[in-house]
Amino acid sequence: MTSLSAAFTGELGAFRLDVAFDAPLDGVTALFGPSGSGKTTVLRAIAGLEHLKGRCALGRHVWQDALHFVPVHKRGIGYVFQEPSLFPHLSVRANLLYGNHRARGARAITFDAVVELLKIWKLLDRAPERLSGGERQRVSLGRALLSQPRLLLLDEPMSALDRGAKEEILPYFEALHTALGLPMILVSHDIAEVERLASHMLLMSNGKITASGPLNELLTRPDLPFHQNRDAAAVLTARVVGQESDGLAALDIAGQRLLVAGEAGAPGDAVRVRIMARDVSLAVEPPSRTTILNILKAEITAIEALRGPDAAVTLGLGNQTLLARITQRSVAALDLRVGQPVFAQVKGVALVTGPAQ
Ligand SMILES: Nc1ncnc2c1ncn2[C@@H]1O[C@H](COP(=O)(O)OP(=O)(O)OP(=O)(O)O)[C@@H](O)[C@H]1O
Repeated sequence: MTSLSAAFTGELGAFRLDVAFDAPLDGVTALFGPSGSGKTTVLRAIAGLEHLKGRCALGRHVWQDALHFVPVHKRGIGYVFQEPSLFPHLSVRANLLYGNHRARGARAITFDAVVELLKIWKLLDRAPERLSGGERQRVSLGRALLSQPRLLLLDEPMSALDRGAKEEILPYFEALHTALGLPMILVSHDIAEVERLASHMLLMSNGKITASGPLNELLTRPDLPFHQNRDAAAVLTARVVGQESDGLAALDIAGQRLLVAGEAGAPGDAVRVRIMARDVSLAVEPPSRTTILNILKAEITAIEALRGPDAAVTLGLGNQTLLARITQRSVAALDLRVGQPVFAQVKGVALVTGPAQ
């Protein structure tokens, strides 16, 4: 598998950046961290908009090393910014065509495919000022796609949108990777957004990358802060078994059955599900006569007492990890210990990346 391999060092005013990373290109990589940690600077350095010391290569394409610095327009990068940047005097169609470069090799992204994917056919003759914020961002994304990028850089593309517009546009971002197989780097400081879109994460703090790895590994790692959050969640991979007649889809996760509302796709498809820690409770014996549909056999791999009455419990499920948020009182009452087999009762589960639309 090719990857984006980069290392940059430099000073911007009083800020010092020093990063080195490899991001796999078979999915969405999130660059996550607090405001001012250097996420945008890394993205700009990847694009060649910022010339820092270091190296950067996308697979066999070397964009920067000690001898070379490929200019931004020759890197084959699509960039979507926080604020949509459309030409105000051009229609949506003309804006889209403006970025429409000739396809590189066989992997063409056609005008029709973009219009269909982003559902913007009704908007084609409008002026950008007559679009909503979410629509404008969809068109910006379409324009970036039509430049036939090798890599798509998304810099907080949803942060300027209100909650409703964000919910409206998220599925388009979710469909992107599945539909086009385009590698993407997403800058975000919204972990829920990262959980829905990313499969890999680079964690940034004070100009440094403090952790990197598959998304769920980082979300559930006991030495990182995510598993302690009130909204902590695990994002696991499952396979579609089939669609049931009552609107539930049956999935297989580590050899066990998981039911989820909605249409998951064709049998055999890999899907991702998000399970919030507070939706998981534990039992030491198989629960009977319960309304909970999903009960998974798991093993406790870590228990951490949190501030307040709760405990964060990490559970092994095959080679995947699930989180549970229970009270310390229950840990004591059931005498829960690391290594113990338990039954995880999953009250809520959501598909996070559906099949291509
Ligand atoms: N050209 C510049 N000159 C001086 N300082 C800069 C310059 N560009 C960025 N910085 C500083 O570098 C730091 C990192 O900025 P950057 O925009 O990369 O962070 P970020 O993680 O993307 O933040 P946010 O989430 O707020 O966008 C900030 O302290 C910023 O003020």
